[in-house]
Amino acid sequence: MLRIAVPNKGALSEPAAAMLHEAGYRQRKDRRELVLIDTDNQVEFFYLRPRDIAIYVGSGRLDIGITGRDLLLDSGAVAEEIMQLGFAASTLRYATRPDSVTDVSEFGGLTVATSFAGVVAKHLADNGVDASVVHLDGAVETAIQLGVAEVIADVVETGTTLRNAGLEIIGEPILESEAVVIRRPGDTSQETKVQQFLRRLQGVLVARRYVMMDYDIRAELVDKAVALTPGLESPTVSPLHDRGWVAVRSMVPVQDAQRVMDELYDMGARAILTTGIHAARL
Ligand SMILES: Nc1ncnc2c1ncn2[C@@H]1O[C@H](COP(=O)(O)OP(=O)(O)OP(=O)(O)O)[C@@H](O)[C@H]1O
Ligand SMILES: O=P(O)(O)OC[C@H]1O[C@H](OP(=O)(O)OP(=O)(O)O)[C@H](O)[C@@H]1O
Ligand SMILES: [Mg+2]
Repeated sequence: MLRIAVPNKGALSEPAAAMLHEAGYRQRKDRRELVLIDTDNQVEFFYLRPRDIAIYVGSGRLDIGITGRDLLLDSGAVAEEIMQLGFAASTLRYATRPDSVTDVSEFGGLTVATSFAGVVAKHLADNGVDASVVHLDGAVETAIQLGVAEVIADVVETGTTLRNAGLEIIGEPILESEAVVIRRPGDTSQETKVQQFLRRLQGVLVARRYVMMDYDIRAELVDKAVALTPGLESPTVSPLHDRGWVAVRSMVPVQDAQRVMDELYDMGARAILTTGIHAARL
């Protein structure tokens, strides 16, 4: 049985469960369920606080986990990223009131409030800045208004929360985060099962990012057309009954599909169809 940690709340929880569901795993129906056994797939899911996941995986109690890169780094746990999942993308950034400090180098003697005290303390030290760090659990933006700190370091996605709090981003991102799968370095105890799990998630990413495109084109134009739709490895080209024409089948990134269809049409391709991919193993 593969033991997997899954976020039980917050920004990671729903997209993680959706991805696991798409990968063919059973998921809990009730948010209060703490553990779920998927016997068909020989997997046991533990629904844990996103912040605690790296601790469980790092200590070897669970085989792998889904968490945020920022949470993994902040935990100090001995675990490593083995796959990027693309969702919960955000940056950890410093922010303060307008007309205040404008760069990390000016933070000396100030207090920085954050939920990522480990990462921030290291970042300040790496920059040779002697500032205090105060740890808060959330709603960090309010710390400045209430006089707990002069600067905050918080997760930014759209920047709306900061703007609403009347704060401005300063300096470069402290780190860029997204949801990741983590594992204990050197742990090969469940290698086959872990690789199978990762292939399933990879399949979900492919199914979400690509469509299958089919079209017919005159044989003399096939090289030019295939340059537009190179696929992941090599497109399939089959002869048509009507000689002089071929059928091409290729994977195309979802966001390029409409443009590629227009360009193929202009080139003379016809019967251009795109279909969704439900699942994939590459
Ligand atoms: N608005 C957001 N957009 C994208 N990613 C986000 C956003 N807020 C948080 N995250 C990411 O989601 C992960 C978990 O953060 P989240 O705030 O959901 O957890 P938490 O603070 O531990 O839980 P909670 O806020 O429910 O107490 C982190 O990796 C973080 O970078
Ligand atoms: O840039 P934005 O799109 O506005 O998103 C960023 C906000 O989202 C998260 O808050 P969350 O809802 O997790 O609340 P928390 O501060 O209590 O963790 C994060 O802590 C920011 O406050
Ligand atoms: Mg939060």
